[in-house]
Amino acid sequence: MCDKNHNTITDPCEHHLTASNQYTYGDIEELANYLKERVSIQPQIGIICGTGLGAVTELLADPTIFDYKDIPKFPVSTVPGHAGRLLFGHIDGTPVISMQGRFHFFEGYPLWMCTMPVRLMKLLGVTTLILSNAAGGINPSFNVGDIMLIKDHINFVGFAGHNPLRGPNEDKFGARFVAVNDAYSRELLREAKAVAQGLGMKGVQEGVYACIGGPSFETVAELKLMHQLGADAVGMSTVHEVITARHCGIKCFALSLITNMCVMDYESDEKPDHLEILTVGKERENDVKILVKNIILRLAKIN
Ligand SMILES: O=P(O)(O)O[C@@H]1C[C@H](O)[C@@H](CO)O1
Ligand SMILES: Nc1nc2[nH]cnc2c(=O)[nH]1
Repeated sequence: MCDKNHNTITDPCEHHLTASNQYTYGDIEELANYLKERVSIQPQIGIICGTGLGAVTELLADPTIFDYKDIPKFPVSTVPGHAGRLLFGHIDGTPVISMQGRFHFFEGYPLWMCTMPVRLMKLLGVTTLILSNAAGGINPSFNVGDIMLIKDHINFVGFAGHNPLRGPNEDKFGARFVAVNDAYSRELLREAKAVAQGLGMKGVQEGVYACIGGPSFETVAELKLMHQLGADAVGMSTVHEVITARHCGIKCFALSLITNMCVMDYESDEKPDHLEILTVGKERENDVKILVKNIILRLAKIN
């Protein structure tokens, strides 16, 4: 920790620099202009694809694709199952931007860096964000392969003092304090449920997503605690993106693919495993794709 007694804004030290957001509004505006000069699509909907769920990007007709490594000041994806590409295109006529790969706290990125693309989406015109993730099932009535529509979250990373909005507030994006009791749009959740029902999709659940920092998975005691607190599934992402989106007024809908059931029994020899998580993602990505496509179709009809 920094023990220097100083003004962190006018005289920042290395420690405080990583604690506070280093992307100014102007930096993100520059980034937005860089992309606008290269692609004419003005996206209304943003999509962030979770681990192994990048196939949703196949929905984009004739996409313009940027590798993260080629975009100035953009972080790069380091997790298998996250391709590291930004795509612009249309899904049934709706202009969309999609991240095929997100940034996680456990990769070493500060949360303000993990969530910078959400602010970029805002400046590009996005009003609705659709997020997906791979998660472990805590609710004993869930099964591997279920899709959980997220109605709320428990932010364990936030409980530990890490928040993407920490540091001086960027007023041009939103107010200092942000309400998150309605973080997941009730309207979008209702529409998503109606879509899933209309498609006759099996194994669609609704629940509370708990976010930990990772990369270690959970102990049995931690999982029992989360269960008692009302968590239905646990993962390592999404929540900080949603907080950043709500701060700048973007509506959010999120879903978890239950890629494994959490091991809540000391006698069990099972363990969560990233490769298995990727396999379940592959098996169910088509259903996630169909669900997302139909939600976007429905939104286009009602908006
Ligand atoms: O990006 P998501 O939240 O889908 O990634 C989850 C959490 C870990 O990164 C990884 C564990 O396998 O999947
Ligand atoms: N934290 C966490 N993240 C996951 N992502 C996919 N499965 C899991 C899990 O069991 N725990």
